[in-house]
Amino acid sequence: MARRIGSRYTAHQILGRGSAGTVWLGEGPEGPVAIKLLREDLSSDQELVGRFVQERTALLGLEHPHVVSVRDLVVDGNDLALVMDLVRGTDLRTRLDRERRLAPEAAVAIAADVADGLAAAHAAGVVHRDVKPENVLLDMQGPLGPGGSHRALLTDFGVAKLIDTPRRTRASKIIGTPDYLAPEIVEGLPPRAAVDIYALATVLYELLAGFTPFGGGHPGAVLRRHVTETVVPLPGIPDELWQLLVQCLAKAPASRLRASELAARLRELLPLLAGMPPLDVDEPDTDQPEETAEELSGAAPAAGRPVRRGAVPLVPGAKPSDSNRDTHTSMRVPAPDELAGGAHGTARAPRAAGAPRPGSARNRAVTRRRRLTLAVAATLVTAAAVGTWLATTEDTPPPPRDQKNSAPATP
Ligand SMILES: Nc1ncnc2c1ncn2[C@@H]1O[C@H](COP(=O)(O)OP(=O)(O)OP(=O)(O)O)[C@@H](O)[C@H]1O
Repeated sequence: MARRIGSRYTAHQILGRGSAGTVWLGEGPEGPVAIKLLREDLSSDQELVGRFVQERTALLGLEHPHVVSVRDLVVDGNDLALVMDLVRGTDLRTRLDRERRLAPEAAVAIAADVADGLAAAHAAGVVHRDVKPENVLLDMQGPLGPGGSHRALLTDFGVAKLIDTPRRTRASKIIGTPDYLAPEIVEGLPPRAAVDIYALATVLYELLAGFTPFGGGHPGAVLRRHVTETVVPLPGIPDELWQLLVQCLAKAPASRLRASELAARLRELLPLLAGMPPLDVDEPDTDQPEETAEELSGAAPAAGRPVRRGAVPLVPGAKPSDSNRDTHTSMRVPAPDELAGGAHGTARAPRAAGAPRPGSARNRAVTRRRRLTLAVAATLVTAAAVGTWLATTEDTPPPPRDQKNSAPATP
């Protein structure tokens, strides 16, 4: 059923749902558009309203073939809507869920497109801060690129920030998606362009492997791995590509490539990767029951339900039917001692397909130590996630310790 959005747009048909609203195929004065409509029951949520406005602001004047442009922001009664370029296709998460992992040529072509989009955003002074497969759209109506890949466009600048925003203090809260968070964010440093490079390298690793390098288990454990662990090589990956990934997953932001350089280096690799099949990598041993959020919170995971590991809902009380894919989190920056994971890594080590699983019998002392660390992280994360769902407080001094988890969010 058609629905008017403001005086200029009509929404015709639902394209998809996110945790904060619905994206419609619509029509405007200049032709077809995508209209992202904030859920009515959330229109009084200042944080989410702020995200919509932020997305419009961040993208003002940014036109690029690899960025989804925002055309308009409509406020009409209870309706708040972002009008965007329509991308006829799907998002990268959906493709990855379907194919599990991509051929290196297609993965690298997609990553190069996103790097180009990031280069434009960074040149405009904007850091995206939430690069992940959900926020990459694939244009399936345009011509095919290398490896049969569709043009990729970066979207959802809802938590983007101006790079040069003055900051008086270190960040006291984290916003983003645990699997893709750069170590400097976990350590409380202000997000610069290099955080997007780290996130994009994580996405590329995921496209190649089928899983992220530091994901798995409770969000607190994921954050700690970003800071303390090194990425484990993927069997069969060409060395040139691996070196590029390692450089962009460097713990030190200054060691990572800039977006334009990354795009160029990725494109240089395409001929080398032409025709190469997806890597033959088995999902690493995920037998880490002591690390799951469900166990730490005492709740059993629903049988058969695929859980995006490390995910917590963005919108308090969001039902799975709203979106089972929301993966943002917001929590207090852990203190350095809370991040110390000990000498025993928990990063999931990929194995060549068919290789025997590493010994799953664990040293009990190590397990006990990890349980303790994770219990601390779980307490912090649960308390923080309940109190603050969408907060960035780079510009405000951290509140006293006993108020941190209930501090109002600052846009
Ligand atoms: N510009 C667009 N053109 C076409 N489809 C779009 C566009 N933007 C979003 N979509 C589709 O709408 C769906 C919902 O998008 P939305 O950005 O609201 O949610 P999300 O990013 O999946 O989740 P969240 O908002 O919780 O992070 C996505 O599956 C996406 O494929």
